[in-house]
Amino acid sequence: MTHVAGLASNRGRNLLHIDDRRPGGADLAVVLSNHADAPVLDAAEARGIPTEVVEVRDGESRRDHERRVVDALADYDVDLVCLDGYMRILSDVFLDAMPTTLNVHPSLLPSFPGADAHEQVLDADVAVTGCTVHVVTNAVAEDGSVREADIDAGPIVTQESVPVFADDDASDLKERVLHDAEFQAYPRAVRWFAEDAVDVADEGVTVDADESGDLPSRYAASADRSDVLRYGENPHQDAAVYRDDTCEEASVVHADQLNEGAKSLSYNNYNDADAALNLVKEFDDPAAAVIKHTNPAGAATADSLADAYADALSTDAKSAFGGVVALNRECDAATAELVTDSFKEVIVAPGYTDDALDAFFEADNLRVLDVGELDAVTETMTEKPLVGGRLVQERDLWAPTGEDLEVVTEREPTDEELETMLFAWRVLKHVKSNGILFADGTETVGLGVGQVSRVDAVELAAKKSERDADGKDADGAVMASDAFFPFPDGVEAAADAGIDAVVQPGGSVNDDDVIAAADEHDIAMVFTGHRTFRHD
Ligand SMILES: NCC(=O)N[C@@H]1O[C@H](COP(=O)([O-])[O-])[C@@H](O)[C@H]1O
Repeated sequence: MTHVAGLASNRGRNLLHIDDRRPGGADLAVVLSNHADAPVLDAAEARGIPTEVVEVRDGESRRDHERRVVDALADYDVDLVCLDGYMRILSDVFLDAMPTTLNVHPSLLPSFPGADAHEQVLDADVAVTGCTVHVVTNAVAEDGSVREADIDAGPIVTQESVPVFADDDASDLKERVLHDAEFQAYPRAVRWFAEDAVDVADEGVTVDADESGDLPSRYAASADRSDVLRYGENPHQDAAVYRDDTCEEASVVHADQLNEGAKSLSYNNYNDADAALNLVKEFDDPAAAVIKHTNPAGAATADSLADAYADALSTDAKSAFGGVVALNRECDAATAELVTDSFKEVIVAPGYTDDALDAFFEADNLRVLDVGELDAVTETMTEKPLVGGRLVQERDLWAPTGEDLEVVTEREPTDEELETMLFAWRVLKHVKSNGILFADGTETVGLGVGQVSRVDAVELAAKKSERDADGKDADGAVMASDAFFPFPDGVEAAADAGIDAVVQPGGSVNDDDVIAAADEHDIAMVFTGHRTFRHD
């Protein structure tokens, strides 16, 4: 356990934050101030943290004062000293007697050392500032005079940046730097010391496990607001869309909205259009998807884009009402005519013929997005913000080829069924779990999305195939499941619906029973060995 002595002249909010976070298990052994009325003392006492006050006496030299500070701390078990707005330049007397002493300075050193850092930042008109946690080194000459060049000049442990906005004043900067930079950097530095991950030498500070890469030990993100949205998921929520201009992949965030007079995209439009575009990027053949609430109402590939759209729509035209359409080819007039036949909110495609645009511009409230060429997928990571942090993972870019499919039943799938399985899996990747998809040829027949029970998802897909699909049904179709069947009931329900073949990851302790159920119904089943959950 690392025990910290915190020294502050005023509020000591970083020290209190470190006490809240206990980085690496570190705790505050004592808080010391050079001012008897410093608010940090009351705050520390209220938390049961011992306090000490060592005010500077009239005429007292810097080194004599420090000797008394060292004495006041002598009875505490201290491994690390953290300064927080401790407005005293320290000399060798303090620093040689104490363990490593850290300071947090409100600028990106070596720029803007000393007092009034925020004013210096504003005077210099820089666009980024931040904080620096550094090791404190002696800035006092033998004769007691301060060596200005040595103030805030010790080895840097870590830094954190924040933007400077045009209308900022010094107090805006102080608050932003404190909350967004210091509250991140200071606990990090203390944690590194608590975990014995830091090596402090004259040449500088080295930190173990301070790694770069796809999952770096420090996560930094930057984005520019590209639009303030009318509202968020619901009208009482404010919202904006931020743009990552380093992204090279076709995206709805960077898309051109071609009918400029039309309403701009809403939060939900962006979310659904992103889901729709990601789905059609799966396919080389002409592909169409209709998305509602980020789930496909239907998807298909075909020899022509118009056929693909018609096949996607006929899966569940009722649910597709007011949906978002994505295409993976330049949209032609035949496809545009079909799309404008029923109300859709957004169409996303890598370009449009003039005739197609003429048709779309006449449609009420349809937003037309041109995402440009659908080149390679370059964004390999994806993330989900959580309250208090974020989850980061590799994007699910895996899809099976024929060789990945392991036949586990007595009946082998036909070539047509195998082709359907490969199609179905690529659509299923974009379905919320528990996800079940019925497909025939290269078109969806029915989907069971976002169910908390897998067998319910099967029953929903069966019901949708029977009730909502137009000109197709589950009879003789293929079922794809995004995770293994824990029990045979899902396969039983699929057999009742008329399913002839199943693709699923496999891997359940009950696989033998599930395979036996498939054999009993002469269903051909294959395992992919991979799962394709999508939970949000
Ligand atoms: N050179 C050290 C320095 O400038 N530290 C700054 O003082 C603040 C605490 O002061 P406060 O307790 O008065 O808010 C800290 O947040 C840090 O930015």
